[in-house]
Amino acid sequence: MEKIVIKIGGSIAGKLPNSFFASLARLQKMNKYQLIIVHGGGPEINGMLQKIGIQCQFVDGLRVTTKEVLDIAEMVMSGSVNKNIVHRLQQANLSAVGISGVDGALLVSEPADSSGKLGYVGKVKRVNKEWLEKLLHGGAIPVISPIGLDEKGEKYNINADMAAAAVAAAVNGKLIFISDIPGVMEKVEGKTVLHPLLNKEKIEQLIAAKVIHGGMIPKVRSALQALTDGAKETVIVNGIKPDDLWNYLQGKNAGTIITTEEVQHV
Ligand SMILES: Nc1ncnc2c1ncn2[C@@H]1O[C@H](COP(=O)(O)OP(=O)(O)O)[C@@H](O)[C@H]1O
Ligand SMILES: CC(=O)N[C@@H](CCC(=O)OP(=O)(O)O)C(=O)O
Repeated sequence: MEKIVIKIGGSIAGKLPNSFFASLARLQKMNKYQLIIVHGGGPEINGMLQKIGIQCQFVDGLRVTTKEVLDIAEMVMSGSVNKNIVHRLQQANLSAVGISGVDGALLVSEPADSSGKLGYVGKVKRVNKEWLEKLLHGGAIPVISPIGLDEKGEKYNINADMAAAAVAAAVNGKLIFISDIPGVMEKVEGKTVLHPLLNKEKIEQLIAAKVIHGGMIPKVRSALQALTDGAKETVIVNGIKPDDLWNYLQGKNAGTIITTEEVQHV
């Protein structure tokens, strides 16, 4: 069966319509795909930090993570965000199990940056694929919160796009980013247009021109990394329009496809 890693952004997690979960149920019923969900929770972490009066900064879309911020990130993502997604899946008659990268040492991690500037921000070194396979074999949809663990037992806050990319690469699956926008957009002559297909060269050009900024930077870079490391395809689609996900899997135009191939950009 083909594995599909669906990354649900925190931007959209609480706003997904029932029809989105119904389309996942439809996919599951086809007996063709094994679904794996990796989620974020950036806005939800921001909300909690604000509530308790902790300020934090971002560098290139990554949250500078002190020990205190790490505790909140874990509490929010492995707690309410994870369980809310599991709950929505269960309500759509899907069997789902919420875990984080800590459970079963699923996401073996290391510091994302050796300078220490980012604090407890990690990147995935290895995915415990065998353990993931066992969950899938049992018929459950794993719902993964992006907190990782290193070999010494230290926990890390991992950008959810990077975590999803590592999982998709490890299982050689398709990687679908569900976000709150139709894909990568650009304003051209006063009109906002969607880029249906982007390669590395064009992505770097759009980042340099600041057309791609903020949380979109780790998303597009993770998409490229996933392809280099073994993922089959990557696309960014809108979660508010569940047809996008369905159409994409039916081979129709939807969202922004990221490729490592040569493409002719207009
Ligand atoms: N060129 C772009 N096209 C679309 N969205 C962009 C672009 N550049 C930056 N963004 C921002 O990226 C956001 C999606 O990334 P992020 O906030 O990390 O979402 P998620 O929580 O879904 O991962 C959009 O809501 C938008 O504000
Ligand atoms: C290191 C780092 O930046 N971690 C992210 C993890 C959550 C995330 O990536 O959530 P979204 O998918 O909603 O953006 C953070 O703390 O916000």
